[in-house]
Amino acid sequence: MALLLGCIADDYTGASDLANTLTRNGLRTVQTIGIPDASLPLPDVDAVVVSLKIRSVVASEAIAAALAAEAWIRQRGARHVLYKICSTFDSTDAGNIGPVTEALVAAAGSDIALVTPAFPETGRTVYRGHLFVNGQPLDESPLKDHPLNPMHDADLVRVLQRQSKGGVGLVDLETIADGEAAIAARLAALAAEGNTAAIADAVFERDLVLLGSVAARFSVSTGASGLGLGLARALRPADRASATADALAPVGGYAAVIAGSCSRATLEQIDRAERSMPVLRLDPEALIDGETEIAKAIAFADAHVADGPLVIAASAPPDAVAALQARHGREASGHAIERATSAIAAALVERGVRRLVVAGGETSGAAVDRLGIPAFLIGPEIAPGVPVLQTVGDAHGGLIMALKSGNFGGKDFFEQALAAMR
Ligand SMILES: Nc1ncnc2c1ncn2[C@@H]1O[C@H](COP(=O)(O)OP(=O)(O)O)[C@@H](O)[C@H]1O
Ligand SMILES: O=C(O)[C@@H](O)C(=O)COP(=O)(O)O
Repeated sequence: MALLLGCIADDYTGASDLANTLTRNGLRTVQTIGIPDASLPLPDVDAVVVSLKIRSVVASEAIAAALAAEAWIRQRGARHVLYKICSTFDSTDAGNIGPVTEALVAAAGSDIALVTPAFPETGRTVYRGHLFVNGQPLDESPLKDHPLNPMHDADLVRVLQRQSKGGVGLVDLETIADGEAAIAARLAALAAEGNTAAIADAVFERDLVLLGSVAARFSVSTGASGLGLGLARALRPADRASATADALAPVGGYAAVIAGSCSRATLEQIDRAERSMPVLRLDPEALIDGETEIAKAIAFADAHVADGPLVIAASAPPDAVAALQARHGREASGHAIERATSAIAAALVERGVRRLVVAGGETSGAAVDRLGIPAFLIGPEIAPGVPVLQTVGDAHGGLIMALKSGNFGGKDFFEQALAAMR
C-alpha cells in the first residue's frame, strides 16, 4: 500500500518520539534506521520514519542523506514528507535545519515549507516565532548548555534565517486562530515574497491540528512531534480516529540503562535511579583516554547485571562538560564518549542484556548503529515522546529498547521504562 506519510528524522530518539506520536494518532508506523534493505521484513504501514543521524554533521552530508531518504520515501507513494527536527530546534548557524529543509523543498519542486518545533505535550510552544521550553525562552532554558548545540537565541525566525539561503517568514498565532484558509493564504503570500520557510506559532494542540491540515497540502514540512500529530490527524484513514500501539512480545533477559545525555532531565533521572539500582558514573576524561574506563564499566555490569537493572552513565553537569570540551574540543569529546558508550552497550548485549534504555539522541544513534539494528516496531508509550521499541531484523534475537531524548521523561523515567519493558 502507498505510504500516507513519509518522515525523515534527524536523530534516532527524535524518530522514535515521532513514530510514537504518529502511532497514537492513528497511523500504523515503523521506524527504520536509514533506508532499509529491500530484504528487511517490514509490516504493512501507513507511515515510515527513516532515522538518520544528521543533526550535528556537516550540512552537505546531512543534505545528501536526507535527499536519498526522500527519494526512497517518494518511491513508496508518500505525497508529504515531514523532516523531523528537535522540539528544542537543536542546530547551529551552519545548519542543519535550514539547509536540509531547503534541499527537500527544492527536490519536491515546491516553494515553501511550514516549520514548527512546537510540541505542547512536552512543554514546547512557539509564540511570535519565539520558542519556549516549559515556559522559559529557549535561550534561558537548560538548552543554553547543550554539549553539541547550545541554543542562545529563542527567535526562531532569526535562527532559521541564519541557516537559510531563502527568506524565512512567520505565520503568527492570530493567523492560525483565523483558521486553515488564513494559514494557507499567509503561506502563499510568504512564498510569493521569496521565502522558503515559514516558522509557525503553536501553543495548543488545536493549533497543530490546523497547521497539520494545511501542511498536508504541501509536499514538505519541518517540525517536531507536534506537527506530526497534526499531519497524522489530517492524513489518517477515517476509521482510525485513535489507535494504541500493539503490545510487544516479551523478550526477558537482563536490563540496563546507558546514559550519555547531559541534559538536566537526564541528570535528575540518574540521581533518582541511585535509590533503586546500582549506578556507575564513568569518568569522562578516562573515557576519552582509552579502554580502561570501558573495561571498568563491563566489570561493573558483570558484577551486578544478573541481580537486576543497572545504570552506566557518562553524563555530567554543564560545568564539567565545559571543562572537558575546553581540553579536548566539543565534537571530539562528544564523539569519543559516544564511541565508548556504544562499546559498552554492545558488551552489555553480549552479556545477555535484552532490555536496554539509552538516554541521549547522539548517544542512542551511536549505540543503535553499533548494535546493527535495522528497524523498530513501536510499542506502548512510557512517557510523552518515548515509546517502548522492539527491534526488527537484528542479529541479537530481538531486543526491547527505549531511546530517550535527553530532555524527556520525569525524574523516575528509568524505573518507569524498565517496568514497561518486559
Ligand atoms: N561528561 C561528558 N562531557 C562531555 N560530553 C559528554 C559527556 N557525557 C556525554 N557527552 C556527550 O554529550 C552529547 C550528548 O548528546 P545527546 O546524546 O544527543 O544527548 P541529548 O539527548 O541530551 O541531546 C553526546 O555527544 C555525548 O557523547
Ligand atoms: O523533538 C524532540 O525534542 C525529540 O524528539 C528530540 O529530537 C530530542 O533530541 P535529543 O534530545 O538529542 O534526544
